[in-house]
Order: sequence, then structure tokens, then C-alpha cells
Amino acid sequence: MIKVTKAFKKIGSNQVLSEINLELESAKVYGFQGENGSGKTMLFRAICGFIRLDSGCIEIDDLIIDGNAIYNDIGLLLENPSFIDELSGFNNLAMIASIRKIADKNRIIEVLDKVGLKHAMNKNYKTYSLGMKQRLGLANVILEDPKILIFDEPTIALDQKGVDSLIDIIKEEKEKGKTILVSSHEKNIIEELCDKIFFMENGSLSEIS
Ligand SMILES: Nc1ncnc2c1ncn2[C@@H]1O[C@H](COP(=O)(O)OP(=O)(O)OP(=O)(O)O)[C@@H](O)[C@H]1O
Repeated sequence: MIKVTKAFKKIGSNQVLSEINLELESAKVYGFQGENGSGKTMLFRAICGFIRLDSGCIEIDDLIIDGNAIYNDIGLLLENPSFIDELSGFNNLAMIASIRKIADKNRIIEVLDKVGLKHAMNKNYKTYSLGMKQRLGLANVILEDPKILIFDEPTIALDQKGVDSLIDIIKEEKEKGKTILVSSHEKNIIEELCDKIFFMENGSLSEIS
């Protein structure tokens, strides 16, 4: 369970998160909509512990997320995932997997297959198209089977086949009991996938459905 209580963050004179309250459960998909700059990415970063709130609190499974503690069972896909140019897609994931040793070689191949990149897994990342880079980002998010999955604009640069695999992945992960957060400007994707939809505006959050 993710619990956000009165989360507040100002950067300069800009109120990027304004008294946000949220409770997110497992086995649910939550959609976040809102104009560019409305605060969706900031909220995701705060949940991951990448930015420190000015006030308020974020708790995940009773762990308070602050400068001292982060919850490490989260897979996050940010808008522009970046990997090492000179390594192949496979070796980029293998390097990441070598840190926690949760995913082995077979798991890496399995996720690359799932996102439709198996055929190109030995090619250097720098030769990947934008959509292939986004697919590798997706593979990285699910690689270690995290309990919480956050997808920030996941459809960027994906072709229809890529979008279809993304939808299948999100549905499958929900079935496995994951808590899933998705931001997208594509209304139909949000409506098809999400159990609850939130709208962000100038750092404030409201519930649409
Ligand atoms: N590194 C930063 N330093 C200062 N302000 C920032 C920084 N990153 C984002 N902001 C500001 O925080 C606010 C929220 O931005 P955020 O990236 O969360 O928007 P978003 O809803 O994710 O937008 P988009 O739909 O374009 O992805 C914006 O006003 C933005 O200008």
C-alpha cells in the first residue's frame, strides 16, 4: 500500500506538489493525467524517494520514504530512459541485474522477448531506435519483478505493436498483484487500463473516476 499524506513540494517559487493525498492498493492500475508540467513526474519521483518533500509524508508498506529510506521494490520507467551506448540491450540489463542478483540470464531473455526486443538484444544500445530504447526501458522496469511499477509516459515512441505489448504487460502485472501507476496523455490507454484515474493541475491532484 502506498500512502501519500499532504505531500507538499516547492521548487523556487513553483509549487510542484500541493497537499497531495493518495492511497494506492495492490492489484490495481492507477492513471494520472494532466497537462505538461502539472506535476505527475514529480509525484512519481517523490514516491521513489528521489526528491525530498518540504512537508507531508509518503509511506510504502509502513516504510516512511524520506532522505534516509527508500523503498527498493519499485520499477520506474521515466520519460527518457537512458542506458550505456556501447553495451548491447542484453548487457545493459545484465549489468543492472548484477547489482541485486535477482534476475538471471534466462529472466533477462524472457523480459526482452516480452517487450519484442529479443531479436536485437545483442545489438549496441546506441543503434536502437527511439521505440527500441523505450522497449528496453520497459524490460528494465519488469526485470526484477518489483511490487510497484511506475510508468511515466510509457507509450512515447512506441508503435502500435509496442503499445499492445505494454497493455498486455500491465494487465499481466496487475493479475500478479502489483500496484501500477501510469501517466499518459493517451486517454484511451488510461481508460482501458486503469481502475482509478487522477487528474493533476498545478501540483494539485483530483480524482476523475
Ligand atoms: N529539475 C527541476 N527543477 C525545477 N523545476 C522542475 C524540475 N523538473 C520539473 N520541474 C517543474 O516541476 C513542475 C512539474 O513538472 P513535472 O515534470 O512533474 O510535470 P509532468 O506533469 O510530469 O509533465 P509532462 O506531462 O510534461 O511529463 C513543472 O512546473 C516543472 O517546470
